[in-house]
Amino acid sequence: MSRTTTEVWPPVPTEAPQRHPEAPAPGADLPQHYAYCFGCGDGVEQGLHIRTSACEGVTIRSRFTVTEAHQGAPGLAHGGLLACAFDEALGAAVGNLLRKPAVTAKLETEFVRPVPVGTTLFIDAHLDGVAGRKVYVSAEGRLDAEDGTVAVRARALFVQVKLSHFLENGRPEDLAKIADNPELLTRRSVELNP
Ligand SMILES: CCCCCCCC/C=C\CCCCCCCC(=O)SCCNC(=O)CCNC(=O)[C@H](O)C(C)(C)COP(=O)(O)OP(=O)(O)OC[C@H]1O[C@@H](n2cnc3c(N)ncnc32)[C@H](O)[C@@H]1OP(=O)(O)O
Repeated sequence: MSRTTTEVWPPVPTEAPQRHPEAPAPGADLPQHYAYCFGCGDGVEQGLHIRTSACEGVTIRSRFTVTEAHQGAPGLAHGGLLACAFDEALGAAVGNLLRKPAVTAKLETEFVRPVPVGTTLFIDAHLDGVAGRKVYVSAEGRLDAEDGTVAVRARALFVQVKLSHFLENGRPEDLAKIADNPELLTRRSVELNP
């Protein structure tokens, strides 16, 4: 059986993604987009606490440290949580580099190596192409170093949406909390992953 990465990607003709003029500068740490996001929020105790910084061009780098709360098999990361980490990293690339709201429409993951508890995954996410509202993006996660062994690959289709997508579909009480405390959406990361 062939691996997904051998298929043509992006699957439709695309234009080259253009880094937004106000995208964070290369090297800048990116803000957590929402304090209660399971992927990046510091308001979720057992969340993934992913930290991300901008790179050159249309790439970002995220770091995710696997804790005991993230196990599937004993001592190993749960695949679904690894997929979550990649959803977060891919979404951060789209949101921060294009500066337009977008949601995941499709997410593929390829688990190449087991990821033990205590590992830090270095995830590089790259915008691959844009076709109208559709944004194609892919990522690789390496074990414990920028040039470590590739353990997970992922690729996704994000679809750009209007802000009304969140206002019309979000739970009113959560939207009310943000109205009361807008900082919930833009808290800056102040420390690296534990
Ligand atoms: C001023 C702002 C600045 C912003 C800066 C912010 C920085 C923030 C940084 C970082 C944040 C990001 C971090 C977050 C990470 C986590 C992200 C998530 O987990 S998102 C939650 C999970 N995903 C959902 O809940 C979506 C649920 N699905 C939907 O709502 C709809 O299906 C949606 C919006 C995806 C599409 O619906 P439609 O009605 O708008 O549009 P239609 O026409 O259906 O699709 C548009 C195109 O996409 C294709 N498409 C849609 N789904 C597809 C699929 N599964 N496979 C293939 N193609 C698909 C369609 O065929 C169509 O293509 P054709 O334009 O006709 O060529």
